[in-house]
Amino acid sequence: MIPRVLTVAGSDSGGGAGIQADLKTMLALGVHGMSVITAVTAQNSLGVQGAWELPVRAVRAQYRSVVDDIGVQAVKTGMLASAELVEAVAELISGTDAPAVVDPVGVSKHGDPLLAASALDSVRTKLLPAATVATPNLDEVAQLTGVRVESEDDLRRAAGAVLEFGPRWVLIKGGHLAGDAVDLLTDGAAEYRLRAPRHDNRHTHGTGCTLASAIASGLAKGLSVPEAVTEAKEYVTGAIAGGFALGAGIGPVDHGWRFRS
Ligand SMILES: Nc1ncnc2c1ncn2[C@@H]1O[C@H](COP(=O)(O)OP(=O)(O)O)[C@@H](O)[C@H]1O
Ligand SMILES: Cc1ncc(COP(=O)(O)O)c(N)n1
Repeated sequence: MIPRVLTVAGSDSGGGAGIQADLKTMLALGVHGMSVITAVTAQNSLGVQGAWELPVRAVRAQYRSVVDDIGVQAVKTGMLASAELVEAVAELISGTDAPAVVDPVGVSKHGDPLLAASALDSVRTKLLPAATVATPNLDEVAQLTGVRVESEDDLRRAAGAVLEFGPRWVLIKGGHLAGDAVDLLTDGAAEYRLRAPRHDNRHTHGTGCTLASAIASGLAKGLSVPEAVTEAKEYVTGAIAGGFALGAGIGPVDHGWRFRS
């Protein structure tokens, strides 16, 4: 049977990030994508013009509909907006027998908040402990742990600080540093540095969502965490290389790059 992957995230009306990026990634990687929508954003290449959360009961109902009938081989979480939603989703994924990739989305590429400041503590104490792999970017690492990463040498310290909250693995994304795009994956024992050439392309809307969904897709296919992250890094690097202009601001990565000749 085709592996089934569930994203629990916000909708990006512009189609580059959020639920839309997740489902496109899942299609490109050959799994069946399903969605629990936590919030609806009015969003485009220029920023986020509005955001509306769904009631906790609507999120729970979507989750139960999918998991109880169809079943999931992996779950990915993205924008969760509020402390109430973070806590409900943490409880739901903790009770599901499938690996969970937690992308602790804090702000959009334009600096618009996608998570209430009052939800940070619930991310630390409820959501991160439920993660098989957590995938913070450098801003999220700073917000969650206080560790500021200024060079590749700081990645290990940042990873250690996130692991203290209890995820099995952490992938610190060094995409916002200068030079090669280097990410560090560790469970506190094994350590992998994933390095890719930096593409000088401003059209990077959706990178984090795409990477986390690609990891979840690999896990659903039965890959180990290091294998799934290695394959996901290759997919997101190709998608960033193919990122294209759309609207007047930051365009999306190309989820379909492997389909183009
Ligand atoms: N310009 C770039 N060229 C190549 N890889 C990049 C570039 N920018 C980000 N990445 C990679 O994209 C992935 C997502 O990272 P990042 O953009 O930091 O996440 P987020 O979208 O959460 O801010 C990481 O693997 C990172 O190393
Ligand atoms: C609904 C939604 N979710 C997540 C992001 C973050 O996007 P990115 O993948 O660029 O970090 C976003 N801009 N909108």
